[in-house]
Amino acid sequence: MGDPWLSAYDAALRVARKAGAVIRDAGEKEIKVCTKSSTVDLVTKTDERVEKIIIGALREQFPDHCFIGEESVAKGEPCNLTDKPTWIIDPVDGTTNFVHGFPFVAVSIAFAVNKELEFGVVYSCLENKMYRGRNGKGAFCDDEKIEVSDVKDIHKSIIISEHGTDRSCEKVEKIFSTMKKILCIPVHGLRGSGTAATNMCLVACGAVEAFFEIGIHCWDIAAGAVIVKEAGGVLLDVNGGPFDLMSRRMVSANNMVIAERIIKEIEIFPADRDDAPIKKITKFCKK
Ligand SMILES: O=P(O)(O)OC(CO)CO
Ligand SMILES: [Mg+2]
Repeated sequence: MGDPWLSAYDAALRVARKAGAVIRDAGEKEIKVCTKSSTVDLVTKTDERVEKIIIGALREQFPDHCFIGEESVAKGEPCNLTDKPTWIIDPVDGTTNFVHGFPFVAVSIAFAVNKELEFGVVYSCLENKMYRGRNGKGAFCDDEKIEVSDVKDIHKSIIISEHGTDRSCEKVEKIFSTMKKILCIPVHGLRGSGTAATNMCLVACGAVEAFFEIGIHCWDIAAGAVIVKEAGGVLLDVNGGPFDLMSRRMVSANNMVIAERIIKEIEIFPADRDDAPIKKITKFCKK
């Protein structure tokens, strides 16, 4: 059998570029901001519009496929990964960056069959960089093949983590305690681009050694997971077990040595799974 998902992959690249152009254009206008799960979990009309554009285009071409999209799930649609061909979409990864004009915003589109990720596309639309990876076929940024860094000494690493949108003090304390322990190893530096999808691409192209986070969602990391793996990297749970896309916990790293060293320092806190029973999120918009 030829290449069963090539047309889907081509469609993902096309629609990611189109979505990125819409985001760039919208960023030049006044942005109306609403909030979702917390007062720092931002959403704009652009997030919703871009998701409609992406899902609309893909559904027209692939009417039998399933879709998990950040904004559709926020409106109460299910977030269950089944064996059916399923698209996992974050229309604007880095909405806070988008709102503030901080220059890292990505369109993230992944595709899974039988619960296995087949490909991932991350379009860092303000930088105009197209990251992509296909199962067994390598990872690329634009036309260049990318590979993770070969650093094994944690003291020579840069590590990324983020703060998330749940600001309960207990969680923030654990996040900062983990960051402090990692800084004090010491590592060369801690960074964060404000988009999980871009952070994973930074691991994939060797700019940093690892990115970990608790509280991210499947749409933030699904495409990046394929890209990291195809660039030679590893994906694990924050407890060192196997990576679980729906668990909202992830360590992505250039190799097991770095991943396991980081895992030693991570203070784990609970996060509801993405496939837990549906909780409709109430959107708040200032009048
Ligand atoms: O901007 P978004 O899609 O909410 O995603 C954030 C994670 O919460 C950055 O990855
Ligand atoms: Mg996101």
